[in-house]
Amino acid sequence: MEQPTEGSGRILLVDDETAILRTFRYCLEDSGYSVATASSGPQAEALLQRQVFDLCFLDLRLGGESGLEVLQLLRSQAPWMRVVIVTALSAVDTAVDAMQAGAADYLVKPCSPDQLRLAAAKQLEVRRLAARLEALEGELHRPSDLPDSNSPAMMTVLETARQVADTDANILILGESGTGKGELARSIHGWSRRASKAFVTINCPSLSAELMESEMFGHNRGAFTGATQSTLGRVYQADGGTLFLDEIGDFPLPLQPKLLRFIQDKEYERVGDPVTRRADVRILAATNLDLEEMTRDGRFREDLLYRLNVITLHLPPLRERPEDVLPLAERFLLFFIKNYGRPARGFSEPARQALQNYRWPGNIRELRNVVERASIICQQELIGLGHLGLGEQPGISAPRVGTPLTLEELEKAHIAAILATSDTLEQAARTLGIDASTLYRKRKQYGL
Ligand SMILES: Nc1ncnc2c1ncn2[C@@H]1O[C@H](COP(=O)(O)OP(=O)(O)OP(=O)(O)O)[C@@H](O)[C@H]1O
Repeated sequence: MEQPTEGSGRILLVDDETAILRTFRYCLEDSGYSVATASSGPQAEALLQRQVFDLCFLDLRLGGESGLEVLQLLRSQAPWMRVVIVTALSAVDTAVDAMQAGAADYLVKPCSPDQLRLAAAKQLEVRRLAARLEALEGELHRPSDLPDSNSPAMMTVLETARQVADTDANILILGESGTGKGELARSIHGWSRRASKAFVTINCPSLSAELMESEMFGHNRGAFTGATQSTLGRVYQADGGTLFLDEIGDFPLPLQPKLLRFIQDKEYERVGDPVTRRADVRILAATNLDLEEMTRDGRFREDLLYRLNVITLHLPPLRERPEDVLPLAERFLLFFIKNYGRPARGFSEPARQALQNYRWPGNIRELRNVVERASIICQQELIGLGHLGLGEQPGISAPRVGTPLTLEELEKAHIAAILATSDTLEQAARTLGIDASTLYRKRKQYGL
């Protein structure tokens, strides 16, 4: 098993015997870990509100306190923290109860320094792997890395992106919905020297100002109604890596000063906690909205915009990079063949023509969905025009008003029809009489 780097773990010791606290502390500090001690549940709670720990060694016999209750408290305050129960041989049964209540392991007293160090190394490794797993989860289900493009407009963007990837400059990625802004942000992270650290995304339209603040910066238990557990926040998770603010145009206005300060000084506070923390985070942001216009209308802070757009990359819509349509379609097809094991192996000539001539208002996302659907329904080697469903007149197959349908089904069909006949998402939003971010949400909700 790979050992965690010495000194990389923050450990909390909870025991009412000072001699044990002292011995454990010396032994663990000697191995390079940073250690804090508490002799009661309330002391442990106070420490947890000020510091982040990866691992806790907890003695279940804490004077008059119930060790299991202290365990519950630790679990709710710091759910990410591994807890190892320290117990006498005569009380191993209670340690087993504690493991059922969420403890990760137990250690029988008296134990040797090597046993203590081994228990710490094992749990810290699990904690490190959990963080790594979270970062890798974002990598799953993706066809593969960004391909080189054959479109001159796109080649220029990719070249600039590669050049600036290894600086710490903040980058603003602009482009219509589905043009691959999120993919490009991931690639920039992958090309940078932060690649081995986390790439963390925050989806701005999905959260209210209050939730966004705690999601981004973390909060302490009890910081607001319903905050039953502490969270570390995305900024903490992204430390050393990259934070991608998707749909930054929807970032809540009241929270923009806090984001601005974080970008300028790399400092922030968790909600309900006055301690100022630091995080070394590179910011990438993306939007399909016109931020300059929004600053003129007072809907976006100008000073924040100038911090975010140190470098601006404009991703062209797919209809302006026709050279890429067929290569992308073929890549997607290969990916879905592997995933679904269906018979289709290529596109018929009419299907290729149709792919090439379509305007792709939903850009690469729409192309991916069309190829996915076609690869599933096609029962032969070549995908035909009919499998793509691009030529359909939405009005013909769309459900009619007055037939027994839910409002949701009608709304979905109507939005799909308008999207299919609009050049851009913004145009579709105008036709539907809703703003682009609402359409963005609805499109994701209905899987359009
Ligand atoms: N170059 C590419 N190669 C393969 N797949 C891509 C590429 N670019 C984008 N995609 C795929 O297209 C879809 C849309 O990409 P992405 O989410 O990055 O777009 P976006 O511009 O961020 O969209 P939105 O503004 O709606 O969030 C995703 O499924 C993504 O995997």
